[in-house]
Amino acid sequence: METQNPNSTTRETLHDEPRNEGMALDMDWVRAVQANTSAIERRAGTLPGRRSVKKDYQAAWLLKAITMIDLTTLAGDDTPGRVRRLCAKARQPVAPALLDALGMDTITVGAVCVYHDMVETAVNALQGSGIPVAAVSTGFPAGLSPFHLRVAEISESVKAGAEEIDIVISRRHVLTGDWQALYDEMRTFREACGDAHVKAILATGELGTLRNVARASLVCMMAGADFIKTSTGKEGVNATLPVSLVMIRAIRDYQARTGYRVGYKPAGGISKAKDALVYLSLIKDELGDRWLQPDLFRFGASSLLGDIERQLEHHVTGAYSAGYRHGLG
Ligand SMILES: O=C[C@H](O)COP(=O)(O)O
Repeated sequence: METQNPNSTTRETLHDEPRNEGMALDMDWVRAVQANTSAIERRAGTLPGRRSVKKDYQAAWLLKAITMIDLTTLAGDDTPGRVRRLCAKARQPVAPALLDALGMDTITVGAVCVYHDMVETAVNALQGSGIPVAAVSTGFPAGLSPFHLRVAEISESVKAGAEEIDIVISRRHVLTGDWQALYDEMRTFREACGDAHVKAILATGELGTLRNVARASLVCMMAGADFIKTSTGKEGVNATLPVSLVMIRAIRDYQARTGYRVGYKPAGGISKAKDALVYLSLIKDELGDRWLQPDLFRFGASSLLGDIERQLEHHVTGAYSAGYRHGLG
């Protein structure tokens, strides 16, 4: 029997119609978007040392982080065997004895993220677990294949069982300021996804400026992205705190203006448990607890889970207290 998917999204952020229905794409709104670079750098600089996620609750927060990982393998040498092992890990990300010591019964990751070729393998391996498969798409990572093929790739992945599609945007639309083209592209991708959730990968390391990041975030949200995601993991610079702050504030502003909640996925180079805690504390501060759920926040990461497991073992063997059970509400 299929179990209820604990990570399933409510689809409250998805809309069949463009969110600016009845209006032309509001260029003034897009152009008005600024990013105060020095303020963002200053604020981002204060984050790593902050303690808003308190030490006593770190294990609970790390367990929570696991539920929001898109456990990822995106390598040219991926094989069905590797993907099946990854899916086994997704079903049981923490050893039962360790989980028991932490006072938890079951836990799974947010999703498994693979290339199209591995979607079917992952869907089969995850059957009955309720864990969705996310497929990277649209010519990932560069997004430079012919447009009709990028759109067709989405449909193929949905047909193969992917419930989430991570598309890459055309960076050139941002770099040339062609916001209408970016909007149209995103709308087409959104439509091709059908009922699947769509995450828009901005590839922020290739967008030049934080202002471009803010504007691209806004345009993708207006065109129906369920999530905005920083990076493919393949750019020279992937998820960073300044970029995250810009994107998170764009999400916050967008919700204030429209009422729509859009999710956030930092991805690429997040491999340490302590970095995950910084991201969670940033989300809590800037967007509030509602965003600390798998339907509105994910880490895109291939090796973060390993470090979290090590830290949890350390907590249990070194400093376990019943307090770790708290803070998961
Ligand atoms: O979307 C996920 C990223 O590709 C993962 O990047 P990573 O291997 O640096 O964790």
